[in-house]
Amino acid sequence: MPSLPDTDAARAPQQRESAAVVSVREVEHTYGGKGRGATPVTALGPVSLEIPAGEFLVLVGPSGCGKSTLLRLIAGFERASSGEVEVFGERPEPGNQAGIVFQQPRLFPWRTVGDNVGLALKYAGVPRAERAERTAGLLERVGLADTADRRVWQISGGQQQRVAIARALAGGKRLLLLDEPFAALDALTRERLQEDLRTVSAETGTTSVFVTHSVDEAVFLGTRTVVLSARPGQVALDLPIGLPRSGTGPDELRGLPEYAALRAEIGTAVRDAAR
Ligand SMILES: Nc1ncnc2c1ncn2[C@@H]1O[C@H](COP(=O)(O)OP(=O)(O)OP(=O)(O)O)[C@@H](O)[C@H]1O
Repeated sequence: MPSLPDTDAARAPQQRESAAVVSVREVEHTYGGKGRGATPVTALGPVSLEIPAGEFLVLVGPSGCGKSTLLRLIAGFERASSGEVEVFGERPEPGNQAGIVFQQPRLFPWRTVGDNVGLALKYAGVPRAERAERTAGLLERVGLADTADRRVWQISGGQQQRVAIARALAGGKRLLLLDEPFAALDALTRERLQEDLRTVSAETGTTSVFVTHSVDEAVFLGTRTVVLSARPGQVALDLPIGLPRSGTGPDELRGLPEYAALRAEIGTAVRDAAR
């Protein structure tokens, strides 16, 4: 096999593969305090985290410990008060590096499901001629084949959240940030979406950061769980989740002794963090 020329261009892809997708270094964040009378709230830190490509990192911790703040810093919605956040080696800018899914789907309710996904493809620069096929493929991936022509207000909350995930995937970003995306759903719908997200993430290998209050969700979805302590959140536990990513059904997975052990360990860490 001919050897590759030893140039920066030839080395770059390999270097990108090995570099962390998200680097959080000694980050602290304080809200407010600049205006007269405002009391500053130190929400986070100091926190340091490296998230490699393909990781599905779940952030858990007591209410108000700074989980959403950390996600917003990674998304570029906020700038850290101190320390450094890098995503793919750059300062994060909203919409540039990551697809984002919020607790509420935030779709255009009067438009069709297909339009909502198609618009994301348009903004991602996908030519018009390819959009219908790509939309159909994305909707199929999230379990919504044949719904492209329905209006958003005509589908259920769970289906709307599936559209939001399809829309986030449509951007073609290699990083997905999800802030309690299933919190507003009923238990059964939530379980189904967890299963499908787990499958989609294993298939696409998209790096993900997922915020939740649910210890079970952390074990089920994650390849790694980070527990933050009470505000200002710091890393209280950083635990790899070495469960099989494919070939094991959800019930079988939840029945594994390792599953119960991980749940117990993370549950204890969250309870300790809340004290
Ligand atoms: N824009 C803001 N201005 C002032 N304080 C804020 C702002 N956003 C969040 N905070 C405060 O920062 C702290 C951390 O909030 P954050 O939403 O990051 O926590 P969280 O862990 O995601 O909470 P929850 O689990 O309840 O959603 C909280 O005390 C919150 O009230």
